[in-house]
Amino acid sequence: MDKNSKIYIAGHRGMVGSAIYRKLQKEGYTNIITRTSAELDLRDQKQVTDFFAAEKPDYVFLAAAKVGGIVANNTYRAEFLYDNLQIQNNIIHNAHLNGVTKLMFLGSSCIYPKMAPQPLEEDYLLTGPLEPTNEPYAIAKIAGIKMCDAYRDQYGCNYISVMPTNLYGYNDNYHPQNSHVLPALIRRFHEAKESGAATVTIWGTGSPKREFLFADDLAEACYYLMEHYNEPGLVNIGTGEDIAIKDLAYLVKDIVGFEGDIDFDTTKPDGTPRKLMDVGKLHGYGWKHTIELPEGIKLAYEDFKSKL
Ligand SMILES: NC(=O)C1=CN([C@@H]2O[C@H](COP(=O)(O)OP(=O)(O)OC[C@H]3O[C@@H](n4cnc5c(N)ncnc54)[C@H](OP(=O)(O)O)[C@@H]3O)[C@@H](O)[C@H]2O)C=CC1
Ligand SMILES: C[C@H]1O[C@H](OP(=O)(O)OP(=O)(O)OC[C@H]2O[C@@H](n3cnc4c(=O)[nH]c(N)nc43)[C@H](O)[C@@H]2O)[C@@H](O)[C@@H](O)C1=O
Repeated sequence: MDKNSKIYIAGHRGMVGSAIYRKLQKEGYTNIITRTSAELDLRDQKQVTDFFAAEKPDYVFLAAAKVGGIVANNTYRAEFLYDNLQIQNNIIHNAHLNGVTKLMFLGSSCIYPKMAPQPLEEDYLLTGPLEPTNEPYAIAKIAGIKMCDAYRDQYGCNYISVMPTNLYGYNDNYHPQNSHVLPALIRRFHEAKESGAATVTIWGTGSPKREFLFADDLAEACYYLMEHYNEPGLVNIGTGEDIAIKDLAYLVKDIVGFEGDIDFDTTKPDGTPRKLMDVGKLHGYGWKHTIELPEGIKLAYEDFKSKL
């Protein structure tokens, strides 16, 4: 990418899109284009067709999506499938029609089979059944990977797919029901500390393991791969380290400074037992994360408090 290349960040107000925006600004890119969902509904084929024909971006980061935690995925199953297919179909197809030089599609670690061997290697895709709570979202993301590859095969488009692990960071979604686990725990422990509550309740058994990457690290990886990676298929982005949800809860409790007890609501789903990324391919390309989990949680907690 040249410093004056026209770069469209789809989803620039989201946690990931805003981190990519900050990274590009820091690197000196001057021609970044953005639209909010109110200005451009990416599910709408005509709006997206008109936008690409008018703007003709050189590069696209596709970080717009319907996103949420385990309960949101399981509750809004129709929207997680429909919105995500519409958004990515419209963007990828119109990128092709308008000669976009390179596009990055963001998937998720939930594309891998529920019981896949650990750590998750890229070639485990489509080797077994998916986790039911997020199957609609995962099916959309798998379609996105295949769409990038199909446009590469048939038309020679340089569209790449990256699969981030679970993310957290600045501009995260702190909705009590619909968010992912880390922002949910930050909020719940903070509110319990403020109110003097005796107990905080964690969803599920606490035994599932998850891997967490700070969104600014993800943005660094996306930028690095946009510059250096030009292959079909997918590349995992993660830290290569995971933690049990129970241990994560104790870590957040300590960072927030809540002094009460923790209990577990086992009526809530656990989801996939474990999804640890194999990051050998990413490291082989020369990129490694820098922000470790305790430091990242402290940064996210400060961001959360600054927006109260
Ligand atoms: N968060 C996570 O843990 C993970 C996220 N990912 C992937 O990273 C990407 C970004 O996720 P994240 O930043 O967390 O999500 P956010 O929910 O923070 O942001 C999503 C963005 O998408 C935009 N968007 C949603 N629907 C539409 C629409 N119909 N039209 C236009 N824009 C729309 C929103 O725009 P607006 O603000 O203008 O409404 C929003 O800024 C997604 O592809 C997600 O699947 C992958 C792995 C883990
Ligand atoms: C990124 C990823 O995000 C989603 O999958 P997930 O990894 O299961 O994400 P999660 O963050 O919501 O939960 C992680 C674990 O944590 C437990 N948990 C405890 N207490 C809370 C809690 O309070 N909130 C939430 N959300 N989870 C909690 C929860 O029960 C689960 O065992 C996908 O749908 C899919 O969209 C996707 O790609």
